[in-house]
Amino acid sequence: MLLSCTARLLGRGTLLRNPFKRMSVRMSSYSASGKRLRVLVDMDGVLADFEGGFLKKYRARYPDEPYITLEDRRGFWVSTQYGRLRSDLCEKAISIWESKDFFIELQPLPGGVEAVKEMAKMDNTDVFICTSPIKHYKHCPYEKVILTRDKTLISGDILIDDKPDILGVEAEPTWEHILFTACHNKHLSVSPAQRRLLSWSDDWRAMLDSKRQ
Ligand SMILES: O=c1ccn([C@@H]2O[C@H](COP(=O)(O)O)[C@@H](O)[C@H]2O)c(=O)[nH]1
Ligand SMILES: [Mg+2]
Repeated sequence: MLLSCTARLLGRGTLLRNPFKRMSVRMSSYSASGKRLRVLVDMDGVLADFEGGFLKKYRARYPDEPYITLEDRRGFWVSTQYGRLRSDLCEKAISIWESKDFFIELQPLPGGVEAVKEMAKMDNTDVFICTSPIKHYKHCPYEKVILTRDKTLISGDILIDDKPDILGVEAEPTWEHILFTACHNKHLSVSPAQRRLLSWSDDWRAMLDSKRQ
């Protein structure tokens, strides 16, 4: 499911040739000097249009039920906001992303695939897609996709993610969280220290450069 989504995002042919693995091996062999930048890129809401894909399928499956427009989305958890609208809608929302083909059919967010491909070609840069699984999933993730319920445990320099609060057992993660703007977080006022990436048209290259030694 997530594997297939990644295949779709990066191009199935490319993924099957294992580009990240080859790239890491090749780059680390010549980069004895200088620190490498490790970029972790979230999938849902950053590379894949989770919110748009959800709404489309929810409305198709439950045409007579109320729904929340993307404009009115608030809070990271879709299921929570639907549950507040009417308690039984929480389960109906969950049924959408637990359905077969939900993830494989998500559309890429504009510019995301191109940005990741460009990052992956940059000198001294390692890029990983870092995503949390839903609780019910069957398919194994691809080796170089980091699938974790706790992103604080993963070491990196930057984590580009749409979730405003990324908490876990590690109180001081190694990465700086760059908040990727999404319908559910764009109204949030975040601390002045927190940097935002407004979209993949925003200057992500400068953000990466700011973390290089
Ligand atoms: O209401 C919701 C909204 C999303 N999810 C799932 O959470 C993860 C989010 O993963 P990230 O790596 O933080 O993007 C994703 O698998 C969604 O399907 C949810 O469970 N409930
Ligand atoms: Mg996300």
